[in-house]
Amino acid sequence: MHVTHLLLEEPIRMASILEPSKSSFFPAMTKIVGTLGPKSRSVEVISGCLKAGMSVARFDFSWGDIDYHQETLENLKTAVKSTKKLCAVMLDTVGPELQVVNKSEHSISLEANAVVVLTPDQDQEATSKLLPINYGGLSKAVKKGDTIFIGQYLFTGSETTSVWLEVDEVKEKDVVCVIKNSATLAGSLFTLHVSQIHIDLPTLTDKDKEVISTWGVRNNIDFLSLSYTRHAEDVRHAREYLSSLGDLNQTQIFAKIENIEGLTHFDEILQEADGIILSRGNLGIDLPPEKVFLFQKAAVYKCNMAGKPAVVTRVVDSMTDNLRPTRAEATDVANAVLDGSDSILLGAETLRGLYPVETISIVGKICAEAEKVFNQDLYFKKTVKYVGEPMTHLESIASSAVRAAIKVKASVIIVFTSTGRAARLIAKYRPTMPVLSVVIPRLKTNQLKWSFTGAFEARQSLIVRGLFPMLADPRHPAESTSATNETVLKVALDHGKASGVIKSHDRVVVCQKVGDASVVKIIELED
Ligand SMILES: Nc1ncnc2c1ncn2[C@@H]1O[C@H](COP(=O)(O)OP(=O)(O)OP(=O)(O)O)[C@@H](O)[C@H]1O
Ligand SMILES: CC(=O)C(=O)O
Ligand SMILES: [K+]
Ligand SMILES: [Mg+2]
Repeated sequence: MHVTHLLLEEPIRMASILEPSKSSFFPAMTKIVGTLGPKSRSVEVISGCLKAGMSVARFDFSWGDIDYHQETLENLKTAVKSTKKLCAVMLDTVGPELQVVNKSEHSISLEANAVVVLTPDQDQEATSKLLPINYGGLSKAVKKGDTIFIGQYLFTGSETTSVWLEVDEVKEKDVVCVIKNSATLAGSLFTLHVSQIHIDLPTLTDKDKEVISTWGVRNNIDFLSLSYTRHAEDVRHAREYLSSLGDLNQTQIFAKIENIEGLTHFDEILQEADGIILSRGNLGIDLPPEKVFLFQKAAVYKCNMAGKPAVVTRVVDSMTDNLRPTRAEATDVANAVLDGSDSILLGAETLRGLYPVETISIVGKICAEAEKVFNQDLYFKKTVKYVGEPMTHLESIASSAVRAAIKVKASVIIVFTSTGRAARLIAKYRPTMPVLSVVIPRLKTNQLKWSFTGAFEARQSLIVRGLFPMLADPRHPAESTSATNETVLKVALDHGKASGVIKSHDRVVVCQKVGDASVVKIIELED
């Protein structure tokens, strides 16, 4: 049975803070996206990540080739089978990312006050005096006095492996810079960030298209994470491209907001995208530090009201090398949940960190604690008011289901869905209990062969706060007759019981179609 907790706004007894939290089947309602890489690609570690609560695996093509990521993905599939934990796949594009080209991968020492030249001539060797980069347009984009930041991929800004440069002079295609701090660039991938300039490169590059049309198609990717989305047009263009690739017309696009250009066009991007990734790594460098939290609150709120998932990145950088987050990081994770985020995306922590499984587990625990004091009541009222009247039928059913579930203290909401729309709408009202979304497969044809829909829809709910999908047996007819409804409901209830979220005598709210009418019903279980 669902326990009521005090809200943050109510007086909390200090002693209650120390009470240990009951463990539950679901580590948290907030989802965790883990970036898989060198330290997280064995079947064993991936299985640990899944058990700790990772429900989306991110494959970042900023580094590594198709074969490397395929090998990791095969291991993920093995781990999914053996742990029986579902996991969605996210392909992250390179986009207009500026990188230092260091073919020999030697470490490079840079001395404060010395001069270093950035050159687009990629045949040159990287040295402490000359750094080849992958972009020919830098000299046109910068001017004297501009700041350039270089760091190991997914830098924090405080490592001794990252460096600030100041542009001193532009010499034809080269950019001459003064080094502001001593640093040693060690590692295989260095990215470059120039504050607040326009990079004249397409958002979906030719390399990205190649990766999507091969690796993406082969693996039926659930999500495309569109790096450096700057305009709604970028999303439309990516959507057109995906649509030309058969089943990938079902892939959802998550626009990554990583710079001020993306922030400026946020509203129009949100309209086109299926979800948003608040890429705080890059954006945190583009924005003045005192503005970062404001962007987060405003962007997450807009996503919530649109009923589209908001994913927050770069939360526990220090766990890349440590078993415990800093207090600032721990508080930051909780605040992301209180702000309304759906998912937390881990980058360096799982990719090259020493403790990928522990990181997922700790982040999940922090999320779960924050969820308990999330002011659902206030959130619900704000959302209803924002949506206004008249509501669509489905939205009114969805919000009523959430309200009923809270009023009767239901342990779960079970929602039948084919397109996933009904499940997403319920999640939009942020119920305090898990939502089992029972995806009913539908038979479809492309005039060559028949197949079932449903797998994409089920996996795509793995990034939405509170949604836990299960795929119904395709042998059940998709028509919502009362007989099929009853059989499918029984399977869902058994699944809930087996996983421990539903117990005898619990109340359960069910949202389904009976004939043509959508209904919300409350059932009370016996044994
Ligand atoms: N196979 C099903 N059996 C019973 N109820 C269903 C089924 N599929 C969806 N529903 C219910 O129908 C309503 C619409 O849900 P949703 O939009 O997710 O599914 P849909 O059936 O694909 O949509 P549409 O009504 O546009 O065809 C919701 O109340 C949902 O719970
Ligand atoms: C994850 C990422 O790309 C960022 O935070 O910038
Ligand atoms: K990337
Ligand atoms: Mg980034």
